Amino acid sequence: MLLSRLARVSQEVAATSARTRKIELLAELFREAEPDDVPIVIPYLAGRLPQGRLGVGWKVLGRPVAPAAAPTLTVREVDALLTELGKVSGPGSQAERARLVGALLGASTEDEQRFLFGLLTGEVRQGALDAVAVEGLARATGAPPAEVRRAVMLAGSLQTVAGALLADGPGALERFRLTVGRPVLPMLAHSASSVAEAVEKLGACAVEEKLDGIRVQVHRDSDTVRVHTRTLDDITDRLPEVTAAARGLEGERFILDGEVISFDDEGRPRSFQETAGRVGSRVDVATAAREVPVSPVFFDVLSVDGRDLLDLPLTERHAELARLVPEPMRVRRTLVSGPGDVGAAEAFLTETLERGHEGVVVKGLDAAYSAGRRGASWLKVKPVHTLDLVVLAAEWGHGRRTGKLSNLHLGARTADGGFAMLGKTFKGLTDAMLTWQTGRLRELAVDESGHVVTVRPELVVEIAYDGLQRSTRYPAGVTLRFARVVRYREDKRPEEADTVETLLAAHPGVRP
Ligand SMILES: Nc1ncnc2c1ncn2[C@@H]1O[C@H](COP(=O)(O)OP(=O)(O)OP(=O)(O)O)[C@@H](O)[C@H]1O
Repeated sequence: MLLSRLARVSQEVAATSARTRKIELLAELFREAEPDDVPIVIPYLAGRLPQGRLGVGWKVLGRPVAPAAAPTLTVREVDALLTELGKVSGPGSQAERARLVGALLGASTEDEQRFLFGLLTGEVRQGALDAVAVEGLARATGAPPAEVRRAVMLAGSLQTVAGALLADGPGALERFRLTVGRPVLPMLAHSASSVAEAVEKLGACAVEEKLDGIRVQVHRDSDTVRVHTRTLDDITDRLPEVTAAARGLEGERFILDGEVISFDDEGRPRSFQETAGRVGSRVDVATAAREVPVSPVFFDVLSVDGRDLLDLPLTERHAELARLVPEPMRVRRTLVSGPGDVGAAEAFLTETLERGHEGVVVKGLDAAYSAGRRGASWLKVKPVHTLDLVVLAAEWGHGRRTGKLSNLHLGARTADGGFAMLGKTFKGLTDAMLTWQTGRLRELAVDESGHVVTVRPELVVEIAYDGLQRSTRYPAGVTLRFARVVRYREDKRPEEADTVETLLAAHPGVRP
C-alpha cells in the first residue's frame, strides 16, 4: 500500500466526526491492504510507531527537504527505513540518521511529509482509532464485529487479528480462543470517589482489598507454569514463588488473575517500590527472593480444566476460584447486597486501609470478565488520589542534578487527542529515577531549546498532588499544587493517561 493512500485516509478520518463514515473509510482501506501492510497501517493510523522509539531529534526532522512530485513510497518501505533508523548507533550516528531521514522525506510528497512529521513527533494520536478500526475490519471482511472484538481482546493485539482476518477471512477468528499458555490482556477498573458511590452504581457487589503490587496472570498446564505481567511480558523466571504456588494447587490446567506482593514479617504489605524492585530484578533471583519474598494473591479465574469462564458472572468465577485456591492465597472480600448495606462496605475499606493496603475494588456480582477493558463493573476506591500524566518535556538540572534531565513538564489529555501542560515538578525523584529518566527522555527527545528538552509524549508518570488551582500560565487554565512524582507507569500508554476533563470533574470548586 502506498503511504500517500494511508496519509489521505488518515486525514479524512480525522476530518470527519461521523463514526459510520470513519468506519467506511477504514473498511475501504483494509480491503485494499495486503495482510503484511496491516501491522504497519493500524499503528500509523493511531499515530503510534511500531518501533516504539527512534531517537530522531526535531532538529533532524526540522530541516526542510524538497518534496517529491509524485507518490511512490509504500508503507512497508517507510517501515523498513524507520527500523533501520532505530538501529543506528555509535560514532557518526547523527549524520547517518540525518541521511536516512533526508532520504525518506525527499521521497515523500508534501502530504506524506506532513503525515510523517505528525507520526514521528507523536503529535497525531488518535486514541479512539483502534475501536473504529475493529469495526472497519469487520465490515471489510464480513466478520461479526462482536466476534472480532472478542478475538482482539483475547489476542491482545488488533494487528495480529487484522492480519489473520485479511489473509484467511472470518474463519481465522477460531484461532483466537482463550487457551492456557497464551496470555490475554487483564480486565481493568474505573475509579469511584467513594465506596458509597461505587455501591450505588453497582448494586449487589463484592468489595475486595486492593493490593498495591504487580498484576500477574498465571497459566498452568500440568507441570508448565508461566507468569505474565499486565503488559503480557513473561516474568516466570523472576518469580519462583509464584510457580511453586501454582504447582501446589489441586488443578492441572487453569488461568488465574491476581497480584504479586511482598509482605513483611508482620504480614503487612511492603511498599510498591520494594515489590516492583524485586519483580524487576532479573539477576540473582535466588538472593532477591530471600531478601524480598513475594506471594501471589488471586482474585479471579479465567479458565479451569479447558472451560472458558470469561462470560460467567463474577459470583460463579468466585466459586471456581474458591474451589481451586485456598484462602490465604485469595484476596479478602466482603459481599454487599446494595446501597442499604453500604456500612459494611465502608467498614471493610477502613479495615483494609488499617492493614496497610491502598484501597478496595468494588465489583458487580453479575459481570463477565472483560479482558483488556476498563470495565464499568470494577470500580476502585482509593483515599489518596493520584494522576497519571504524560511527560511533555524536561529541563536540565542544576547543582547536584547537573547532567540529568530533572524538572518534568506534565500534561493531561485533552478532548482533541493532544495534551495540555498542567505544571512542572522534580519532587519525589530518586537518584535512580533521575538516571533512568534522563536516558529514556533523551531517546524520546524531539527538540532542545535552552535548557528544555521537548519529548515525544510517551512516558506516563504517576503524580500525587495537594489540589488544583486556577492559573493563567497554563493552557487548561489550571495547575497542580505541590505535584510530586510517585512512580513511572511504563505499563500504561499515553492514551490511558488522565484527561483535563476528569481532573476538572474531580475538583468542581475550581473553574479555569
Ligand atoms: N482485588 C483486586 N481486583 C482487581 N485489581 C486489583 C485488586 N487488587 C489489586 N489490584 C490491582 O489494581 C489494578 C486496578 O486498577 P486499574 O486497572 O485502574 O489499574 P491502574 O490504573 O494501574 O490502577 P492504579 O494506578 O490504581 O494501580 C489492577 O490492575 C491490579 O493490578
